[in-house]
Amino acid sequence: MLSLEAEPRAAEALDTTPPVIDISALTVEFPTLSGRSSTAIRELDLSIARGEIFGLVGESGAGKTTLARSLLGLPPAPGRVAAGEIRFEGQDLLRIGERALRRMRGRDLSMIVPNPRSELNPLLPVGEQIMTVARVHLGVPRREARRLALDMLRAVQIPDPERRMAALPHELSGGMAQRIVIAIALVCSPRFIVSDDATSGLDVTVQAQILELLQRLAADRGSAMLFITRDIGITAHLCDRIAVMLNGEIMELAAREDFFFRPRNPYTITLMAAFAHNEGLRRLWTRSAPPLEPAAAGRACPFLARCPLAQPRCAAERPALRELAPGHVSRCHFPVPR
Ligand SMILES: Nc1ncnc2c1ncn2[C@@H]1O[C@H](COP(=O)(O)OP(=O)(O)OP(=O)(O)O)[C@@H](O)[C@H]1O
Repeated sequence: MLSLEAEPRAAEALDTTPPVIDISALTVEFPTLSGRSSTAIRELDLSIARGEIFGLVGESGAGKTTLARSLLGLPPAPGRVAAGEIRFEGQDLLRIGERALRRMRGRDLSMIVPNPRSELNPLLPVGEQIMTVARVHLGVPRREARRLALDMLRAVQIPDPERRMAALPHELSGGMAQRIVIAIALVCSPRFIVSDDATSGLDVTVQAQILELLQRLAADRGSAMLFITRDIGITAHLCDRIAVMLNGEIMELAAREDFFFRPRNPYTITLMAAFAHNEGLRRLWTRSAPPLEPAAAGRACPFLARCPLAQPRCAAERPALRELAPGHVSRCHFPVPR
């Protein structure tokens, strides 16, 4: 059930300085055997302010992971950024070169992924793994790296951190291992964090603890966060603004209250109905959308095949994102009345 229990963070609490991350017209493509490329992210615009947690919701295949990885300059192979800009504090990450980007990853930009087991080195104590990141990226001596690692273990609420420094990943529960992954991602206090489905697979209580932790850490450090998830319910608790994405395109984007109380796009509404009321609908939602024929995909609305309100115009003309109220945009020819 959706709820907006968490206290909304006051708009004025968000910084009004230029965005930390500013993505414009980003297009990411994958080559196909036919020789034509398929578009996983299409002309996407998005900016995130300092201290803001931005939620990006999308079903399987929407392009979430492709976007997350592209933002760190690592689109999944053989994908490639075909067009657009990704500005981090004004610098275009797509044009600064691999060496500069490598220095920034882990230090200024960081990513939290699910499946901690596959992220962590199974043979190295977790404390060493956090320390290595601090030493490599911050250039601090071993003693300072150890202090930072211990501070980080305390911040992610690992009990008995001194002893846990020496633990190997398999000696920790899934929730603990995920906290270690977060500790690694945050030890250098990055100014931009991408969390890609970071809590999926954890049980609900652990998930809630980790979300609370992420929220607190982002607030304490003033980081901007892109929180990517399939679960729209999570964003209601955590995020300042939310966008819903389909087939590599943003369908609707709004501040949290507008998004949940005044959604205007039929896709967003279908998605909320599915999560709120009905297990059958929910299953339908978590299924991938049937792909459109390439010819139709170029000109039709991405939600055409499933939209209960579709009209002939939706097949003939791809809707553009339109601003319906300040800060509230939707991609639909026939926005649902407020
Ligand atoms: N390595 C790849 N090669 C070819 N196509 C890919 C590759 N990775 C992703 N794609 C395509 O890009 C599109 C977006 O996929 P992506 O994995 O980013 O979606 P997602 O929203 O993260 O899905 P999920 O929630 O299932 O992880 C899909 O159409 C997918 O088929």
